Amino acid sequence: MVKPIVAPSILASDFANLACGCHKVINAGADWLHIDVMDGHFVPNITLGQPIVASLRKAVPRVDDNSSSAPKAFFDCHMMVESPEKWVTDFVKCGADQFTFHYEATKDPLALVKLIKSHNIRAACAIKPGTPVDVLFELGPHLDMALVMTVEPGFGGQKFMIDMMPKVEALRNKFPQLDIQVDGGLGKDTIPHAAKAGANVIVAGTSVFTAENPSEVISFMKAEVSDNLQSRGLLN
Ligand SMILES: O=C(CO)[C@H](O)[C@H](O)COP(=O)(O)O
Repeated sequence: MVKPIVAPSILASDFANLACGCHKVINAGADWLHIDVMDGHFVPNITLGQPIVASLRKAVPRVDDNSSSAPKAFFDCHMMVESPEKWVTDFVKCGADQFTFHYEATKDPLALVKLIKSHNIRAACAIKPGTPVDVLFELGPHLDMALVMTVEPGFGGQKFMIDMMPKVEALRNKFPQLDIQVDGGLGKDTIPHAAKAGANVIVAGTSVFTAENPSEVISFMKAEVSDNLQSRGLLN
């Protein structure tokens, strides 16, 4: 069953106080942490890699880890890298719960989905704004999530591209039970468009990490998604 999920992008956090910032947004109601991995090749920016994810995993345990009382979260790793197949094993080891690769970065998306799932984590595929949505139609039944980028990948704090919404709508109509994520420029002002189109997994960096009251922003976004899923008969 699809449900509303808010995934703050740690790209907008203060990296010197990463664990603290993550605990704050989890306590404010975030379900996932969205971890933007950029290699300076697939996108024109470099962010973070396995050592940071492994350290963060110690401070933020898995949701099913009952040995710790620390705030827990699902690690949603968005791999904006060339040759994503090279990094699956390393990211599984450092604590990824989901590995999202870019359709544009691999020659064999289905083989990559199978490789990711063979490690018992979730597999997702992202498309850049210039990539047509139909490339995901064949792959859809094999995916745990599809990500429609609503900015050109590479940097946080960009303007939401409303013209990506028909892609979201097409995916929701074709795959009613698939997690559909949107990423880039999401906040209280843009969430109505994404929710109306049928997105249920909302990545929000700037709008959550810089909010005075992150809990209010997260609740607002979840309510918008929830209302739309309900109107589609997808939420019980
Ligand atoms: O993938 C990304 C950039 O490539 C970021 O996750 C995205 O831009 C979110 O940041 P913001 O909410 O600040 O726009």
